[in-house]
Amino acid sequence: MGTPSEEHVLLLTPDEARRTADLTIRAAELYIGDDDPALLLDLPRIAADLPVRTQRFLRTFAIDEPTGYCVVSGHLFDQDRIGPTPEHWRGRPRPNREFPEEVLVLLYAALLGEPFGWTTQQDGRLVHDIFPVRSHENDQLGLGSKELLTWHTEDAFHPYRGDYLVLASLRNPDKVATTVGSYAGGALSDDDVEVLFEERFHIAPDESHLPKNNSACSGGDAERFATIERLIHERRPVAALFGPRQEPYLRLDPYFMEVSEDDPEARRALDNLIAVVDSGLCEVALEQGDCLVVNNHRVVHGRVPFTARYDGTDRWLKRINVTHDLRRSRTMRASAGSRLIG
Ligand SMILES: O=C(O)CCC(=O)C(=O)O
Ligand SMILES: [Fe+2]
Repeated sequence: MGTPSEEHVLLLTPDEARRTADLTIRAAELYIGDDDPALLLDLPRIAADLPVRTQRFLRTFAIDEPTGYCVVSGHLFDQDRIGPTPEHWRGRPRPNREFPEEVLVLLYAALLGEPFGWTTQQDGRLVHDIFPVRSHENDQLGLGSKELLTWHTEDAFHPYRGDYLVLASLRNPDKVATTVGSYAGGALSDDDVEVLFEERFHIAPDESHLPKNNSACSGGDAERFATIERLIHERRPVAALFGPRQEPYLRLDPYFMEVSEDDPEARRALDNLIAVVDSGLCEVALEQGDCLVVNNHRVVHGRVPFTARYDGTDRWLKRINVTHDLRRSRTMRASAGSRLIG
């Protein structure tokens, strides 16, 4: 890990780590994959068998917001079992060899809220793979590597973006850092804050939601991406800050944000906010078995550039989105029980 302070980190004791690993391996034997409805139904019941310290740490993180991110460190698993880092997320078997680690992120998600996914991301998979993919080397995507992945609120463009993001590190041999940034109230003028609370900012969908980054299009796909298309065309302005004035929540993705040319005041306020976040950006290099949990309103995150290996030993993370309230997105999900938005 990089340099997060103690209140951000829960280091599992050897006993807690062993119990957690046993629990995930046993659960993985009972279900057929990360999107097995029976597994999703049972998550809270299984999570009740996680160590009490883990349960309290993550529940406190979610409810009291003591910090904008935290790390549960020390998950144990067999590198030989999970095998080499794959070349692509597409066409992977279900369940896969690292299903216990997918169960782990789902259990942590269940302590924070409800896991969900996007029909428009990684072909609607619930737990995402994050590793370098050669054809995306230069892209602003989790699958990129050569370019800095500019810090962002996850899915900032979307009204139903997640409340949390869980990133579990399966391996990270070169200690490639995830970046985390925040805005502590008081660093900006009252005038800037006022402007940033107003709906004067456009945020375009990031490329992971576009058809070109999902599997080949078929007839039904037009519908799958229609909502994203609509959000692009409507270009409805949104606020960059919201919630409590003294400690505002963030909705930011500078790479995909635009301010209209005749609104220099909004441009200046946004630039000032970006500079403040930049100045406090910290690096968290996740080690194997570290699980980073991001409060998607309190902090932004990104990733430093790195040189991919493409030899099966590359950095490999598992990612899941979590919401406090599935019902809010009901009109964009096929059924009440569906976990996929879009
Ligand atoms: O690779 C990372 O550390 C973070 C990538 C990212 O932004 C994401 O997965 O949402
Ligand atoms: Fe992200």
